[in-house]
Amino acid sequence: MEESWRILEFYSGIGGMRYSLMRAGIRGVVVEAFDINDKANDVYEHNFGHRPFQGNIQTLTAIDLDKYGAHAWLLSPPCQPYTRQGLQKGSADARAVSFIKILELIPHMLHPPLLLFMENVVGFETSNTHKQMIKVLTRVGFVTQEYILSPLQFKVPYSRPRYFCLAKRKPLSFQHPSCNNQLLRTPPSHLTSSSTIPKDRHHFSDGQEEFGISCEPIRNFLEAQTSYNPQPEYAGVSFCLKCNVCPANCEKNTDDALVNSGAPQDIENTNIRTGNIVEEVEGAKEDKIALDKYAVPISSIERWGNAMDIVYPDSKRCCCFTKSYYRYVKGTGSLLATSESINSKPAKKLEISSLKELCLRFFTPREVANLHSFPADFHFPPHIGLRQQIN
Ligand SMILES: C[S@@+](CC[C@H](N)C(=O)[O-])C[C@H]1O[C@@H](n2cnc3c(N)ncnc32)[C@H](O)[C@@H]1O
Repeated sequence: MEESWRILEFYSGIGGMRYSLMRAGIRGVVVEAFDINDKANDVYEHNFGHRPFQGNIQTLTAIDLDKYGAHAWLLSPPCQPYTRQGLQKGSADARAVSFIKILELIPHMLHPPLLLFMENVVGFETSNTHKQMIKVLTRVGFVTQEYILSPLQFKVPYSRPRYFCLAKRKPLSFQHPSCNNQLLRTPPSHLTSSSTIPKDRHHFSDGQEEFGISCEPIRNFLEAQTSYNPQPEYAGVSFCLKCNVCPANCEKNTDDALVNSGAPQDIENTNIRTGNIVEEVEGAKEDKIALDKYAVPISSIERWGNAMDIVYPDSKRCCCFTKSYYRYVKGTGSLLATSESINSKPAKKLEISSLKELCLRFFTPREVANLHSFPADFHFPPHIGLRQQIN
């Protein structure tokens, strides 16, 4: 029998990288995961039955890592140093230090990894940390292939472009060496040969994802029946009411939006439209009530109306969810129209009174997880609250 890859998962969070590994059908075993955050580790343990090593990755030594005899490393270091909303301090940001430190251990290891897979936000590729990463990897004999890809290119109606770096240590090589040392914006060819992704529809350039890509509708990612029942033929696209086109600038928060959203302080157990505490009920009514809990407050609609990004069950795209989702409505992620009274994107901006009739709600954590392609058997443990789930 062929040997399984032994894998280390750095910055394991709630296990997204491990799920990707499983989805990719890689024969590998995660021999250890590392994360400093106890709540993230609770979620990871709940789903995988193994608690990651809880500590600062920066304190690991080459001797520590050699003990695992790992062939491959998965890394998703903190994104804040490189995000558009952040100060973009890159490697000057303390949160960037552990990543470079861990790469710098490689030449000191007796059993250095053969493969690396790293993920980060768009913006990383122009950072100092990226420069340092490439320098270290080249020095220790790795070849790299880099990508900026979005779920939209894989038929998932979610606009969330991300940077990915694949690295192999020589004498290993990539199947297509012509892509070495390049930043590509199309999926690797073995994925694009799939009949599910039209060849002319997956290109992504200059940060603008192509419209009209053949994504599945958002409705396929919703967890319960909404009262909105779309026509099967309807093929609307989501839109940003702020600029009417862009998915990207909806990710921008303004301080104003954060301060004035009008959302209540705590929606863990509160109907955020009425402010009433939601009672637990059994049976059929449960879904309805559970979804009521996610209703967008009328005060937020009145305050932020056309600045909210509204999507419909048949929309083919929605905006990236940020950790301020559920607290603020502007620039934190898309809101779902669940009313039966409108089933297509209106030609012009809606009046506040019409917006109120859309029965807007937030996406539930399960739906957010679905859009991130987490599997159906992924769950949060009961003590992890709504805000921690979106974090
Ligand atoms: C971008 S998130 C990782 C997301 C992850 N792929 C997932 O699916 O949840 C970064 C993670 O790194 C962890 N982290 C940040 N700095 C760390 C450090 N110095 N040592 C250990 N963990 C760290 C954070 O707690 C966070 O869970």
